[in-house]
Amino acid sequence: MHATEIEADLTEVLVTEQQIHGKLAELARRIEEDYAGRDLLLVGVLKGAVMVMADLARELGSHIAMDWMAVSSYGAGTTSSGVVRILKDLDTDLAGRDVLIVEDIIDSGLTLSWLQANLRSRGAASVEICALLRKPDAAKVDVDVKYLGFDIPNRFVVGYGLDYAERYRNLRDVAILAPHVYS
Ligand SMILES: O=P(O)(O)OC[C@H]1O[C@H](OP(=O)(O)OP(=O)(O)O)[C@H](O)[C@@H]1O
Ligand code: HPA
Ligand SMILES: [Mg+2]
Repeated sequence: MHATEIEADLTEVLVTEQQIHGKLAELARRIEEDYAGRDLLLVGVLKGAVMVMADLARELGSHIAMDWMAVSSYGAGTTSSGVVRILKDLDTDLAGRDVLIVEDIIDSGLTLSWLQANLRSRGAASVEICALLRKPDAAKVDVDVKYLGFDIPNRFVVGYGLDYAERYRNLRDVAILAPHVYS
């Protein structure tokens, strides 16, 4: 079984697929209410946010548009370099738009604080953040997250979009990666 091959590299499941889907349904109800009658643009941050975006968007019963940005600050390691690079920019003009950035995780906060400021500078009407996970003990900068899934301990996690060296994104749960895999 492929699942077993991945599971051998994990120490502990932190958030199950079921918990994730339950939480995204809750957040979707709040988002529908908060943005009722508005023209919401979801901006997914490649590649980590692909699973959150796909599941959150399908929970929403209202019209939305989706666009994608690719930024990277981690490379192949387990700590942020602090330097955010745009690898792929949006196709959408943000002037006057209500934007919700969709992310998998707030770790140091460097990616999202940079991204929120960058998108605000493009003349959006609003730029809010939805993130599935946050590590409060890893924060280097404060990020004002409007829709948050779960606070988790300061451990390197994988799954549900989150990778280590591009692997484990396809794991359905969020789990702690066993240190023997990367040390
Ligand atoms: O709060 P921070 O410390 O900035 O970390 C969070 C960011 O790091 C990861 O992306 P990464 O740059 O690894 O790219 P990826 O999404 O393609 O995996 C993650 O998906 C977030 O975007
Ligand atoms: O804990 C993490 N795991 C995978 N990617 C990440 N990017 C920031 N933090 C993490
Ligand atoms: Mg990553």
